[in-house]
Amino acid sequence: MTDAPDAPDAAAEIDVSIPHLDDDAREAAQERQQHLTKPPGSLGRLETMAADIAAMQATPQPAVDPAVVATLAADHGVASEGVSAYPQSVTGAMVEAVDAGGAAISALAAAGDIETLVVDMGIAGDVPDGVIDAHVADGTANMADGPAMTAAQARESIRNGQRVVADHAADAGIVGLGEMGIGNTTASAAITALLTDRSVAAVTGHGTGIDEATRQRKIETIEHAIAVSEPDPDDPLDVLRCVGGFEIGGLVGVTLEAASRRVPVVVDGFIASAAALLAVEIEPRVADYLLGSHASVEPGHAAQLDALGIKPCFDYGMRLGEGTGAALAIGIYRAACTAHTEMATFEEAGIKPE
Ligand SMILES: O=C(O)c1ccc[n+]([C@@H]2O[C@H](COP(=O)([O-])O)[C@@H](O)[C@H]2O)c1
Ligand SMILES: Cc1cc2nc[nH]c2cc1C
Repeated sequence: MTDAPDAPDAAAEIDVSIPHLDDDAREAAQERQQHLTKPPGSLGRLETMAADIAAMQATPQPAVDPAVVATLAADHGVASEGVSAYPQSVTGAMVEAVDAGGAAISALAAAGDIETLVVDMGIAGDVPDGVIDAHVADGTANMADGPAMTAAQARESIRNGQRVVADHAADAGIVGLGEMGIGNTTASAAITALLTDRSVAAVTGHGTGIDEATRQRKIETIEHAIAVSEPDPDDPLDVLRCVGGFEIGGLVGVTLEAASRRVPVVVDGFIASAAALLAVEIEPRVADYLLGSHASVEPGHAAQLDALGIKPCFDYGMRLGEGTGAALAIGIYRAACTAHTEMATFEEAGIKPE
């Protein structure tokens, strides 16, 4: 097979096989819940979460540990269009902060007993030693001038993300999607408009904190980029090639690989959800392994979650990325599994409910 840069092949090129959910494990989990020391259904969504994870993991005793959040970072050529409140150099600087343990995700992961993986998918500049190398190139090309990457790079980014899970999170009980990349809400809005059939304006927000005039320029930049490259909305690899990012492709790979290993995937905010949309386009069964975290401030997030068929656990007005929403949500999923496995049954507690 040749790597024709301008004509990516069908999504079938990505090697992935997703197991069916285990309905027997779900039923066994639901049966156990009927016997736990509580009125049936009284733990609400916590009960659904535990049963869902049981079906994903194919066990009536679901567990999230060891829990991992993977924060994938890359630079974006479109940052030169002035679409972010921050310069491109902040991507690399924040990766150093994550590596040094001083970022928000470092603190929230530590608070939640979660392992963090920091991954270079395409940072332009020096990268500290502790960062996992999955580098595709020194940032994408500016999507306003033409495709953000070649078809070969789109595939490479996905494969590198798959490898991150295979090499560093093969034993994970749950994986959270995190990212860092100045300009990546522009890429994510473009992907979201194409995959959810919404207008660019409807799914383009303020990202790191741009003003309304800059948001209008961001909208025009995305519309121009789509007109220039004409991505095929039915071909996720072509969408990634034309308007994506290397960390977004990497998160597609993380999602596909985790799901193929029956590892539940906790989606984070706007960028992680754009990656999840692409992963589901590549292999629809991936949707079975997705779990919600928070509701991002970004206006396109609701449309993404709707298309993915997942509900957020909470709405705290967050818009940071890094996997911070996923890290908080993992605590909820852990609590759901712990209640499910650790609570006594009525029989064990010597209580006769009837
Ligand atoms: O996760 C979100 O919903 C989210 C919303 C807005 C911004 N971000 C983060 O901010 C950066 C992208 O914002 P921008 O304005 O540079 O496109 C990137 O590093 C993301 O992690 C993340
Ligand atoms: C400081 C900073 C931290 C971030 N973390 C994720 N995206 C970010 C963007 C900025 C600007």
